[in-house]
Amino acid sequence: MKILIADKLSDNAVKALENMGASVRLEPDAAAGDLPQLMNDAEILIVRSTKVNKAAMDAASSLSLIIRAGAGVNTIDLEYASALGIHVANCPGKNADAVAELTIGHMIALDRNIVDNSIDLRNGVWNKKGYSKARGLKGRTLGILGLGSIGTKVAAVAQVMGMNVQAWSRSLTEQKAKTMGLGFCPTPMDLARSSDIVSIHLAASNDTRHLVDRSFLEAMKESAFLINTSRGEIVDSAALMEICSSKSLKIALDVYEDEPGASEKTFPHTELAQLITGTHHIGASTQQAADAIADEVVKIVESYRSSGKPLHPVNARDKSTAQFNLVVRHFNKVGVLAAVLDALRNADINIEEMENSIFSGGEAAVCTLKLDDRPSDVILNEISSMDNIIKASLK
Ligand SMILES: NC(=O)C1=CN([C@@H]2O[C@H](COP(=O)(O)OP(=O)(O)OC[C@H]3O[C@@H](n4cnc5c(N)ncnc54)[C@H](O)[C@@H]3O)[C@@H](O)[C@H]2O)C=CC1
Ligand SMILES: O=C(O)C(=O)COP(=O)(O)O
Repeated sequence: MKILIADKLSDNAVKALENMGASVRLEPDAAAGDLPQLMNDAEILIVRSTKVNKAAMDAASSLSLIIRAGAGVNTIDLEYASALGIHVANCPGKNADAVAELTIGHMIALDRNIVDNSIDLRNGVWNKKGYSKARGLKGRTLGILGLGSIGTKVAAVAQVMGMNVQAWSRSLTEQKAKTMGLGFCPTPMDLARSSDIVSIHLAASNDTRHLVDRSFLEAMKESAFLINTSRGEIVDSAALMEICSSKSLKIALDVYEDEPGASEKTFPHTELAQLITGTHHIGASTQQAADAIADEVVKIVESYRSSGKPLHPVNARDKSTAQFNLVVRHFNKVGVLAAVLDALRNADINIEEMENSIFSGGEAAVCTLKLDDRPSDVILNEISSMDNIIKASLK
């Protein structure tokens, strides 16, 4: 098993993978453009934010699994991976505590002007009077966009801090929000209008790109806070910069549209940086999160090695469209299933999924095949009467 790790992963995870017998190549400083040269005969690629595009996959004929050592998979061309039959898996929820911690940190930093306080001190300025004007977070309304692993954790901490927490999330219902002690916003715009602080925790996709657009920003309360630790693409940063000239929003960002890769050294959006409190996409960068992610990566590789299916697949089809389940009970002999497949091929019936389980003792087995068309009684009889078949039936 050959593994390429094209980002920083903990030494313990590397050791655990090597102990499994894998040959591991470490390229912690690789950029997206380096991947085609590095792939060689790697079967598994492990990345953090390094982009995995068509060129990388085209250069890797042995590649069968890409593991995102993190949560967001918008950096991987999922459509192309699916078209080439390459599994993509991630580590859901494993860095959520770290991102929630940074989000709460940004919220407090905005409220108390911690960054400006500190800059003034470094410049020899003492301004106790000027900085003694925080509103405080207790009793304020926090609106969370996206109640996944991170959004849920941010909500829980904010509730403990005495904030009123409300949320919009695509599958959130009023009832579910009530059970969680949260206010329910039927639309993102409702949330924009009624929140003192908006915190974004959505996955990036075509649906969520620029979900926080000019009209959302215009709808936000005067002097509201906006915090984005999810993905830069969710906020229209051009609209954000414009709105800052007419409205006194306070903004904290960890992620940016077109942000530099981890190995790059220049931040191009300096104009935006003047208007915000910013961190360098470090939401997941705590030792606790790195350890939890590394453990999960090892589990994903183990699951893939032992069953051929990775834990946490993100590009498997949700549900097979095949409507016909053919159940074949048979004796556990060489060539039995090959004959069944031949019969189905001759009838022009496609098999979409197939699973064979052996009974204790190893004498008999049952194979379930999901088919895209109904086999006729003639074919069922033909299969049932084959050597070493006990019975074939449709379920
Ligand atoms: N700053 C950082 O270092 C980190 C950033 N992230 C970002 O935060 C995002 C959220 O992370 P988790 O909460 O762990 O993920 P999650 O998968 O638990 O939650 C994702 C949320 O996005 C929503 N969502 C997904 N697709 C959507 C769509 N098409 N339309 C509307 N809503 C949609 C889901 O309903 C859910 O509320 C990640 O996708 C990632 O981009 C995650 C970890 C670290
Ligand atoms: O897990 C995620 O989605 C992240 O954004 C974390 O990014 P990173 O692995 O720290 O480059």
